[in-house]
Amino acid sequence: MRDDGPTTLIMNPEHELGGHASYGRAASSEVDTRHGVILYLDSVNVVFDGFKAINNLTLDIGVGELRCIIGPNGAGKTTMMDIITGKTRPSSGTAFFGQNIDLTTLSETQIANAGIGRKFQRPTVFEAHSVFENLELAMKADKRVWPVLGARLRGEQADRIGEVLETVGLSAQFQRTAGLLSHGQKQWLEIGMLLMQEPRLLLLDEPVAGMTDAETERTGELFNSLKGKHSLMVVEHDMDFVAQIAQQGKVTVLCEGSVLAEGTMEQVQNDERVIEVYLGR
Ligand SMILES: Nc1ncnc2c1ncn2[C@@H]1O[C@H](COP(=O)(O)OP(=O)(O)OP(=O)(O)O)[C@@H](O)[C@H]1O
Repeated sequence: MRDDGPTTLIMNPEHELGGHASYGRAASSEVDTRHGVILYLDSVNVVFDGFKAINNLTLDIGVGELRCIIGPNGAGKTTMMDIITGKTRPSSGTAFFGQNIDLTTLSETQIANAGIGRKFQRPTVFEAHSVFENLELAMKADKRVWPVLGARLRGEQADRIGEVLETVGLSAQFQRTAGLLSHGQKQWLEIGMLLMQEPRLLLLDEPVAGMTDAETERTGELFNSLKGKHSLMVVEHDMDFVAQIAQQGKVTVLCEGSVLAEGTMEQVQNDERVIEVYLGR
């Protein structure tokens, strides 16, 4: 199957997206968020061998929002991310990126190219390469980047790597071999690799699992700095971390494949149904 998706390179180095140089992003693939929503899931169902893993799930995420998703094991959190990234197809229902991109019709690569980045729980960096090289490789893997376009763009690319190193707090480690980084640093590097591709929406699955307390707190600061510039969906079981990043934003509680509750952290923590199925007394 062809994989050239909705993305068509346009030869215009001045083309801008979200205020940053976009390295030739295709106008035709741009997600339309004029209604202020980056992701719409509507009445989504996923059935595995007769078992309803996702049950009439309806959810939307605003542009620049950081949405935390919590819920018991088996609630359907990973399956929901699989639908958004095209790994799993819904049995029914719709999944839209902005108003115009129907995710259910695209391949995983096309969805990544459209601007959805996903971070799985375990870090997957190129261990034998330096931190800088990992970011460079992530940029080269991005089909939207022109492969060879002369010194000006290479300069822009180096600047972009510098910016991302700063954002993820790894500037001092840029020459370090990735395999020698701590677990938390590897996670930040992988987030940096996703950021190189300028995602509009980032999906993060249990990002602080296995981190030290200090690394967890630093990750919270990182996520707080990313909201607004990107939209983020964070699945996490660590409630202190969720409180740190949710602040006054929305937390969605999934249970048995549906939204059980949605509201601020305080609201969901005091919701009897959420206490019953997940948080406990
Ligand atoms: N490929 C599959 N085939 C059959 N059942 C599946 C498949 N993938 C997931 N499931 C089932 O769907 C339900 C939802 O699983 P999912 O992994 O999405 O939950 P989760 O909320 O991410 O759980 P956790 O917090 O443990 O990661 C579970 O009951 C799981 O066993």
